[in-house]
Amino acid sequence: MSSTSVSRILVNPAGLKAAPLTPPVSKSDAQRALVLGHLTGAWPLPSVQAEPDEDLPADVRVLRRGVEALRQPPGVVRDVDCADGGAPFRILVTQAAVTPGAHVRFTGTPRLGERPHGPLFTSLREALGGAGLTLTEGTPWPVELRAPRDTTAVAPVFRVPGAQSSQYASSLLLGCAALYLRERRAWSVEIEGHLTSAGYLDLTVTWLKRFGFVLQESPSRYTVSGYAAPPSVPSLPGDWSSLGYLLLVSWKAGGTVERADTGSAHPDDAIVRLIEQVGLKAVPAGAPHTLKVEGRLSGGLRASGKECPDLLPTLAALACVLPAPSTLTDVSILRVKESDRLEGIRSLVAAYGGTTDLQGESLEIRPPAAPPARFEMNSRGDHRLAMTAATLCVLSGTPLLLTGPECVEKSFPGFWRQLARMGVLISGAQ
Ligand SMILES: O=C(O)C1=C[C@@H](OP(=O)(O)O)[C@@H](O)[C@H](O)C1
Ligand SMILES: C=C(OP(=O)(O)O)C(=O)O
Repeated sequence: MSSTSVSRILVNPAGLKAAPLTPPVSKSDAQRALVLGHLTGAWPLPSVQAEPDEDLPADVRVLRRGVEALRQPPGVVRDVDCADGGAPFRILVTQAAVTPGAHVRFTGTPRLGERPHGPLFTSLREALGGAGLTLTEGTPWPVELRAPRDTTAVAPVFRVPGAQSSQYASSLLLGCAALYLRERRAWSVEIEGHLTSAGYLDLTVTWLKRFGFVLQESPSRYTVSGYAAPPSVPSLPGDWSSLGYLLLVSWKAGGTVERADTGSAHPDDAIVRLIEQVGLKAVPAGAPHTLKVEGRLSGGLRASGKECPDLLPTLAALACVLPAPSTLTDVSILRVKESDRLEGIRSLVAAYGGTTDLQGESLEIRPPAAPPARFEMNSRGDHRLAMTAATLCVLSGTPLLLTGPECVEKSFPGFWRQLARMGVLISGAQ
């Protein structure tokens, strides 16, 4: 199907067959690698160039375009459209702030504009304002930034709260790498309070080390203090967030999933451990990095939004077909993603005939006694809600009428093609 021309589709899982499924490159890994490639002279980054164009997540393109803009000679105003990319926008803001003399005007979707960014802006102003950084916000766009030419006179530390998003700290730490290379002085990020989605900051640290940076780490302070070019530029893994959907649907169809590198350090590889709670096990399927999922569903599951926020919608789909209730905890972070995903999950469960009970940070999901004949869902422009609804459709064998399927482009442009490979029929609907 043409993902841009159809805004409503019917997803029919009646003809499932076993097939090898493949996720796209991990957008979180690719974004970090692109920035570090830019800083260390590996540009264009071979591992991103090697990805098939039609499979490259939109957020990776956004980040790459942003870096290209920052690589232009100073003097021009650089316009950077971040579309719906939270991590790309937040990462690029700091990179702009540490690009000497850069003048950048950021724009994005209305939804990206209303997501929280204030703590990152405050941190940048506090650290670099004394050197001449200015950062102004429109309503909400454009966000306009003028970077200082010389930062050597300011204290080399960014301070940022850990609640709300780990992307602030990741972005600042990538900024520390840029500043270290320019000034050859150690730069730190200090995190105030508990850090949410901590695995993503760990992923940033892992990528810094892969690119040859030396770090000192304590739970609340990360310092970039050295650099030595590595022998080779690392390659990019498949995306564990996307593997979450593929492992579940491949279990249903009896197929396999490729590009599943359990050593990749992405927080969403937690899916392998989490499905074991409900009787499923991902096992090697012969070829390298290829898995199949075996087992029978039993019980209910429990997962936390502090550890793997992007898996919670996927797990909510699984919860709908389990024989017992499940509980998602630390769920309020879901409200500040590409849509209010907490409400999105509740609507999906209700559309499928199940019920939810939200108590503070805890969401209980109770599956329906019997599945409906078919169910309807609006993606709300959120890639994870679209793919979650499709996962539930396949897991339950229940046809889905989905409004807004094209948003999968953000992280997994080939998602509908992968489902078609395993016999799922996807057709335009009125
Ligand atoms: O750093 C990253 O690449 C990401 C961090 C997480 O966000 P938060 O830290 O805002 O939870 C995650 O939800 C997002 O999809 C990607
Ligand atoms: C939250 C996500 O991404 P971002 O914050 O980068 O927009 C996501 O992909 O689920």
